[in-house]
Amino acid sequence: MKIYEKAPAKINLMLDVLHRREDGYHEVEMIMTMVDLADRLEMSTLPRDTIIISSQVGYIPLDEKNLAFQAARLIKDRYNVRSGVYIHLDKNIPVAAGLAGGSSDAAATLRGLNRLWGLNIPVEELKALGAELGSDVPFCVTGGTALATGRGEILTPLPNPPQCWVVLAKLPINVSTAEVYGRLRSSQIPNHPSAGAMIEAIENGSFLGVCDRLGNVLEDVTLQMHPEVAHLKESMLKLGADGVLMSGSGPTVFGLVSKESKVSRIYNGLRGFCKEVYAVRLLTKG
Ligand SMILES: C[C@](O)(CO)[C@H](O)COP(=O)(O)OP(=O)(O)OC[C@H]1O[C@@H](n2ccc(N)nc2=O)[C@H](O)[C@@H]1O
Ligand SMILES: Nc1ncnc2c1ncn2[C@@H]1O[C@H](COP(=O)(O)OP(=O)(O)OP(=O)(O)O)[C@@H](O)[C@H]1O
Repeated sequence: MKIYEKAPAKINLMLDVLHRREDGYHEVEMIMTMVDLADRLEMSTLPRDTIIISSQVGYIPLDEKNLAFQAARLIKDRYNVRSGVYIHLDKNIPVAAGLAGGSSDAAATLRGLNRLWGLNIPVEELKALGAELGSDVPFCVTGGTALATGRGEILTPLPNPPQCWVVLAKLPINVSTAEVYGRLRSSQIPNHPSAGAMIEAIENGSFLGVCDRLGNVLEDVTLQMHPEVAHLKESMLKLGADGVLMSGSGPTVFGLVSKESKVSRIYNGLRGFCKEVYAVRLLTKG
């Protein structure tokens, strides 16, 4: 039997950092939502007690460093599953981009193996397992739109934001999430974006309200290291995006666009100097 799971990318509509914690993580307040740009996973049982990962791309690890591998090992260990699994990752989400590609693959693996092996693990338990793998994994288990607090693992579901186009652009630079958090001086953040105001805009179905309230305190850190990301943001705004923000720790920048007629102009304008550009829709739930 083969099981298929879709692993969508996330964007952060707002990301605030409150303070650095004793355990080295940062206390955050984030609003996350999914976009229709996804990896696809195919999973099947192997008779031998082994985990094998393959992918059509050559630039991700396929061993225990892969988050899908770690998710499979965690579920096998915790639920005493003797059989093995073969997982093929059809990667479409750019890697190390701030789009939680690896985290979403891990979450899809947890969901998929729960089905493949008939384990009946409740969703709250899947999220708790996800938290052992990474801060973004619990959100990726359920997807939708949510307020994430704690280190990102405490989730409060929110309604779908107003539907729109999302243009994503990633420059060919690598950003380490740990380094960005490490460079942040949480006591010196000049302007904290408001989760409450963003939630209000989402609940009122106000697209322009959402655009006005976009904010990410990690942006300044990444932009200081990579000024070309600021240039990318400016270009997206000049080309006509209604709201523009860096996702997560970057370097991907996304633009929210309400009018379909503007999307191709923005897409083509960005493609002039940036190879990785995607025009997708928000992935609404329900
Ligand atoms: C930037 C975001 O992607 C926004 O959604 C997340 O906050 C990071 O999520 P993630 O990549 O799943 O993060 P993890 O794999 O848990 O942690 C990577 C590293 O980021 C830092 N980290 C992460 C989350 C958090 N709340 N505080 C942190 O300081 C820690 O140094 C950690 O070692
Ligand atoms: N399944 C996977 N897909 C992509 N990268 C993976 C995977 N498993 C492990 N990695 C490794 O994880 C690192 C981060 O990749 P990923 O695409 O998850 O970053 P990200 O989008 O910035 O994540 P986040 O937004 O959660 O911080 C890469 O350097 C890659 O080598």
